[in-house]
Amino acid sequence: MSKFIRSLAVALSGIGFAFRTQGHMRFHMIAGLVACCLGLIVTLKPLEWAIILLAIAVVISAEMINTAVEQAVNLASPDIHPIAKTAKDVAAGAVLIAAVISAVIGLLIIGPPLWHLFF
Ligand SMILES: Nc1ncnc2c1ncn2[C@@H]1O[C@H](COP(=O)(O)OP(=O)(O)OP(=O)(O)O)[C@@H](O)[C@H]1O
Repeated sequence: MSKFIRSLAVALSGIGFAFRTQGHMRFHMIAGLVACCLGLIVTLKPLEWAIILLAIAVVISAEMINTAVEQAVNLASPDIHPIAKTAKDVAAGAVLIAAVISAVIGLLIIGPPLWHLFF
């Protein structure tokens, strides 16, 4: 197997792990799919698509980095430790910021045309 195929395979396996084990990851993916469906309904412009897709990618990437931090912390500190708590809380905070800002971006871009479509 070439190095590129091997790298692709391990990356896909990481995505699969996060999808199988993390409820939040599945939630973010479904939210991203809903945003894409709404984007198709209101026929977003190319720049609007770019911003929506970037927001989806940022949230999913943040959730995956959070998962990696959780796994690494569980390995390094299976017992309760204040630094382990800080590491997990900070990683979770990163996901929260990305998700809230992305939701606002989605509302700003998709909200008005969706409103005009139905009202
Ligand atoms: N080893 C630890 N020492 C101290 N506090 C911890 C430790 N492990 C987890 N915690 C605390 O529990 C919280 C939840 O940790 P946990 O590993 O269960 O993640 P989680 O909530 O299951 O995340 P997700 O739902 O995204 O998988 C952490 O944010 C942290 O505050």
